[in-house]
Amino acid sequence: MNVLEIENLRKVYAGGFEALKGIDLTIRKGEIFALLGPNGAGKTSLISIVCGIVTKSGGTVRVHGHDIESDYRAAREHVGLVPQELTTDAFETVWDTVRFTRGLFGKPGDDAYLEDLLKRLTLWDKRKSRMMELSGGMKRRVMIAKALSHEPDILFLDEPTAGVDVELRRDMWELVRSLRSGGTTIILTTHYIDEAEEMADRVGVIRKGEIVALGEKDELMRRMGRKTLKIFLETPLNAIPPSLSDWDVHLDDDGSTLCYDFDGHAEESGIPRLMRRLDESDIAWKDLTTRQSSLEDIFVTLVNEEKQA
Ligand SMILES: Nc1ncnc2c1ncn2[C@@H]1O[C@H](COP(=O)(O)OP(=O)(O)OP(=O)(O)O)[C@@H](O)[C@H]1O
Repeated sequence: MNVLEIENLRKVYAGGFEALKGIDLTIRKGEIFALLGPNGAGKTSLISIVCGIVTKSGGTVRVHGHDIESDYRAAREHVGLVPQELTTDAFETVWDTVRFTRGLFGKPGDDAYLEDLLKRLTLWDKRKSRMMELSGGMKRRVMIAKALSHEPDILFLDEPTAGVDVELRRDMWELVRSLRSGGTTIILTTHYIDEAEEMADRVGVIRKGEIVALGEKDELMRRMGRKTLKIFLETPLNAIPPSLSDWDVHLDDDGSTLCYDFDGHAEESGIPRLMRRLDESDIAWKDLTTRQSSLEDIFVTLVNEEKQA
């Protein structure tokens, strides 16, 4: 089941800048979807439109079938947003902050729900603390509590771990997973590849306002990835011999490893011919490995294509 359907979404900011150029995207119930892209790619614009903070210039967006413009209230009820910046009142308590936010959505008070929410986010003990007394990690959790205060089933996290230390990142990842096991669909934006690799079921790569890659994370890595064959040589080489000039090879580890990058899906990898040529050239080797390229390699390739475009 799709909880979010985006068709041909466009955004042109005042001044004429085209931030989104016809985005098509559907999000399935219960998945963790990572929208990955470099700075300025359009990630925040996209989620801000879905959450009703920025108006679109064209296309349609439906949340659980409700159009975000003609059926705004129904659509908005389903989504919670954790923005990039922390926005809370320093003097207010955790409890009041979260309770007040729920009220903003016109929801009747439900202290039992909020108690459960704060317990899930391990904030219950801090409910009487004022925001300024909390650590950075706790403040972030309060932002999540605010976003979930009106009981949405879709949670948007805009760069959830930007500028956060390693331990806190791990905590955040774990928290997001636990929210998902509780039934919440999660859409997060990130420019950290490892974050997408670690968390996402599906990944969309956005570049200059366009989705340039989309798919199951594992499938995307298989489909787009290249492979590298590493051949560990008996004797290091100073340079690539002319006899190997037909292959895309380079030397690593001070000449002791010969690396061959190839398309893992091509009909012919070129490996058997390369191995024969090594034999004919009297280049002895002791071991070899192949490595599937990571999401990082794919991302770097896509971003480099952008620079060349
Ligand atoms: N209010 C605005 N007016 C004009 N241009 C804007 C406005 N908001 C964003 N932009 C531009 O739209 C583009 C996309 O911005 P957006 O914030 O959506 O990117 P992003 O992928 O979220 O980047 P980041 O990771 O840096 O937050 C950028 O070039 C940005 O400068």
